[in-house]
Amino acid sequence: MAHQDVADAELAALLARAAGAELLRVRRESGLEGKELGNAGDAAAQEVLAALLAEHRPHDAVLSEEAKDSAVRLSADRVWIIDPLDGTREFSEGRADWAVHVALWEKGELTLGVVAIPGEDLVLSSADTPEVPARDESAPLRLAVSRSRPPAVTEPVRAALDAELMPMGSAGVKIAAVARGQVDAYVHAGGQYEWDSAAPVAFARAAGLHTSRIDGSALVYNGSDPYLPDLVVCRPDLAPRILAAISDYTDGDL
Ligand SMILES: Nc1ncnc2c1ncn2[C@@H]1O[C@H](COP(=O)(O)O)[C@@H](OP(=O)(O)O)[C@H]1O
Ligand SMILES: [Mg+2]
Repeated sequence: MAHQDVADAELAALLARAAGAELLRVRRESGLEGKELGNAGDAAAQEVLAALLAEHRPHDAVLSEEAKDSAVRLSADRVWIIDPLDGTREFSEGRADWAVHVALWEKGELTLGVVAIPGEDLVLSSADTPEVPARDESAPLRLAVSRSRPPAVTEPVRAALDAELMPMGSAGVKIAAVARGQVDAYVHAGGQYEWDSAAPVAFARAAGLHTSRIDGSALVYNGSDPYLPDLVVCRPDLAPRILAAISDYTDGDL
């Protein structure tokens, strides 16, 4: 069967769903625990995604957390940026806050992003974004933050917004939480890679959210070094306050 007739958005959702199902199966059936379970999940999800991409899009380049990088992607027009298991720690702890990320970058821009949250039986796509729910103005603002390694910049942003902290695993789950109206912002600094944010950022942008580096500059993908250490994703009206709080904290020294 020729597969080029499967549209990119349909394919990305199929990939994320398939990897998610495989991850749930590994967790149910492998008998592994802890780090071994996380490693088995990373490998199994990578295998599913790599096989489906090779079958359906053999001419596209791929940047994955779980595969050796290749300079081929730097001259390619189309690059799939994937994180087979974002939130490996939470996956291995039996929690639901982990995700599968599938993004497509074309000629300089993210054009598609799918985030599956298999523990909630959820697949979110930039090709089909529901409206961000309205905020309850009487409730405090909520700031999503890493459960395991919250960056130092969290506290000044929390203070500036007088926000509640909402610790959770996975960059994808945190960014999706902003789009789902579960939190109002996610701020991260100090280390991350393109695959941690590409798919959820594409989804967040399609939902009309603010996405940027913590100095307010654009998040750029398919760079020669995939290190992309910080980001802000928030309701657009909050962006000026959040970026000002970060700038005060860093004293413009990033
Ligand atoms: N300081 C750091 N350096 C490198 N990667 C980081 C990082 N902080 C968070 N990450 C990555 O960002 C993702 C979300 O982290 P967290 O849940 O702590 O917010 C995780 O991806 P993986 O699970 O794909 O490795 C984690 O490894
Ligand atoms: Mg990740």
